[in-house]
Amino acid sequence: MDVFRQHSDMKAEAPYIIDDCRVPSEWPHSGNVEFKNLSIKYGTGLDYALKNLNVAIRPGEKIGIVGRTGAGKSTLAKAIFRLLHENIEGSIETDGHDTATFGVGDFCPKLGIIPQEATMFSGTVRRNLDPLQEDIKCGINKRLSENDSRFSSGQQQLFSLCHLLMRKRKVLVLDEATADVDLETDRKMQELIRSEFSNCTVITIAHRLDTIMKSDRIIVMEKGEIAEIGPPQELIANGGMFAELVKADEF
Ligand SMILES: Nc1ncnc2c1ncn2[C@@H]1O[C@H](COP(=O)(O)OP(=O)(O)OP(=O)(O)O)[C@@H](O)[C@H]1O
Repeated sequence: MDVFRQHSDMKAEAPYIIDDCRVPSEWPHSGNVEFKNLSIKYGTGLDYALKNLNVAIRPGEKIGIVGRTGAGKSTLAKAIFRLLHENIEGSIETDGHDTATFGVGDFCPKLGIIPQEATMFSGTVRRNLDPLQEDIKCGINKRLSENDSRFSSGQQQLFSLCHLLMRKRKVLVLDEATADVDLETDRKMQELIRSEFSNCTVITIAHRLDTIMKSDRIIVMEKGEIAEIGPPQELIANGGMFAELVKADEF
């Protein structure tokens, strides 16, 4: 069972496959991601976790997302993969297709993610690098036991990066993907991501500002809304929230 089917079997999941709306084989071809009037609640009667987001991310753009705890950063990542699909208004269009029209089992494997908590499957290292059995020639068959305690969470995040490197996707979401590695490893991972995914759209949710300082644009989230958006140096020069975050981080 792959990771997307595991999610789709959870209660009230989005359809896994929609027979009359299958994902085109070359999708996504450019990596344009557009949030249009996107608002999300976790339940009827709750406050909006995201409020009326409107932003077009260009093909190949590197976007850093920052904000205080509860600002809506992870909700945005979940929305891209439609792990939330109820109480949603507006849409997310990737290369011209509203992803809500596709089954999650169809479109999620076409995007790449390093989640906050990377998962190791039982079996082999090879299975962890190629869970969808796309016949990647990694040549590693070392056996792992369930939740293998020999791998730290940082090492599991490195596995996720290797997995992405071996099956490149046009759109990647890194949700605090380097949170559990040291600063030096984080820098190396960011360099690798910039060089290996230079033609891919990369949306990075960061808990360290250092991780996203070389992004093309930064989105600062606050209470579910976009408070600021622009190149990092421009935001610093403007002296707003991002500048305050950088100052507090003692850059
Ligand atoms: N499962 C949930 N049920 C109800 N509300 C939730 C749930 N998950 C998040 N929220 C709420 O949605 C809002 C946005 O949360 P989200 O986790 O997206 O923020 P975040 O910026 O990623 O925070 P953090 O940096 O702490 O991970 C918050 O008000 C949060 O309390």
